Amino acid sequence: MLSTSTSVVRSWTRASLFRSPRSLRPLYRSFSSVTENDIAHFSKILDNSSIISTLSPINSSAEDIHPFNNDWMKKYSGRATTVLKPRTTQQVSEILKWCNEKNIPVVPQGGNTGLVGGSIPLNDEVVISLANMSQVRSFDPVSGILVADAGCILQSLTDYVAPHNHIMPIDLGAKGSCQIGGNVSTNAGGLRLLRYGSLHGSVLGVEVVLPDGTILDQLTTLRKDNTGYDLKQLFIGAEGTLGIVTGVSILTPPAPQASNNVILALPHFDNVLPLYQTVKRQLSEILSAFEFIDRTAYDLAVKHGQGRALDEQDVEGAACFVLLETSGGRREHDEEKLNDLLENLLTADHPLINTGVLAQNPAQFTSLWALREGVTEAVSKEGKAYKYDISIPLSAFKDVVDTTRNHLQSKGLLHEDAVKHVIGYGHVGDGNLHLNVIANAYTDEIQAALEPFVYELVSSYRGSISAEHGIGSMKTHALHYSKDQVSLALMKKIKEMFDPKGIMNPGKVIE
Ligand SMILES: O=C(O)CC[C@@H](O)C(=O)O
Ligand SMILES: [Zn+2]
Repeated sequence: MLSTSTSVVRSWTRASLFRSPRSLRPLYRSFSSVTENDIAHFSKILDNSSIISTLSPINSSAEDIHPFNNDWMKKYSGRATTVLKPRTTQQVSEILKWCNEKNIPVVPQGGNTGLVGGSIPLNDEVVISLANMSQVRSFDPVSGILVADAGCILQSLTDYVAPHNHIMPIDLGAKGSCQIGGNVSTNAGGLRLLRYGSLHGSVLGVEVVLPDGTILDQLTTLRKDNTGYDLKQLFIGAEGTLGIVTGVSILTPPAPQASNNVILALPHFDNVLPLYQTVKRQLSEILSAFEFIDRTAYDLAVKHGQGRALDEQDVEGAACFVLLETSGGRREHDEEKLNDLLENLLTADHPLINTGVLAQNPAQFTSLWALREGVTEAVSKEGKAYKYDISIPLSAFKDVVDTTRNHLQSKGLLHEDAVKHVIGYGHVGDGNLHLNVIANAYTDEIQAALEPFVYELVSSYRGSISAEHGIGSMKTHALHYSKDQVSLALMKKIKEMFDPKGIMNPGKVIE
């Protein structure tokens, strides 16, 4: 057993963890930084190719560690010296056991595609990357139940189940990099939620390593299991603050036999809601997505090469667009319904839409989706994004975007050198708006103008400050806008019970 006397014990005051002044509480935890002694121990658990560390004897370069300390938006950055990439659940268990004993905080990391800083260290925590755990454990083509390691990339799982005529119940723009364990840990929403519901419904089981190294095996493949507390639900959306999800059992739906999509151009935002009602009524069971992008979001997607631009006459006079998708069992049936809908919409006395562009082939289908899915990438090419991922009543979508824009204008911040655009897009069918404020640079002035302003606005609608992206380090200080004191106190008790030393992803989700 190695002596702990060489551990560098450092106090992490709350001030070092949280940027918000409200968090400056006298509480603190003592955490240890990783030392060469710890590396020597990790070398007994993992082969050296699974350890990246700037410490001796590994001596990785700053370049090697950089991708684990930074997010893709270049908004969050950490100072981790060490990244561990276990291959088995047992190895995760041994690592956590050691870290817990030595008070070394850890940050679980999947594909690092998050938007709220949840997978980036705040200080020099050890990063535990799940990337080397990427095996499918089993798939039952009859039930459609897939059991996979947490580090499996979402797209590779989609490809795995496709020949069996199944699809994953979740689809995200980040599917090429995000991992199923990260999807589950952040309770990611995405583009299929309208049809298949949230991961709280489709995840059947999880395998989790608890902070002290105990392996919690809840990896069942049962559709029905009504045996008391449903513990797995606690880890769905816990963002690695209660343990590390190492395996996931998930129900994959049968692949639709026919999918179609269409982009509708609307003259006013006010038409979106009546349109949604009409579409639901006419398409009923075959409606699988109803996504919204405002005009500026569309223009940015086109400007930055996401999908193919619509023809000029289809865009003229459009205030916003709706992308709707159908998925069903018989192509002729679905196409007939969709064509009837379009005809009714275009020939109505007071048409809700200007035009509709229907994909005619798979390439066009993909291109229409790219216009919507590509907004996030377009935004990141356009500037630095302040992202608010909120649930509010559908009727308030436009109001929230306009009010935020007007507020920034009144602060003198709406110009090319500060905030360039305020845009809204998102999942109308789920009541989830993505309010993105695109600036030239991240500045304290813009930050102060936006927060708590946006959170208060959301709260005034009794909305949620995080519909699907999670809390991460971005919104810990704002959790009270969406959770009452009783709920917060219970969450803290749960955290304390699972992770009494607070080593699991400190500074994320709850303070
Ligand atoms: O970048 C965003 O704000 C949203 C990302 C994602 O949730 C989406 O719906 O495209
Ligand atoms: Zn989204």
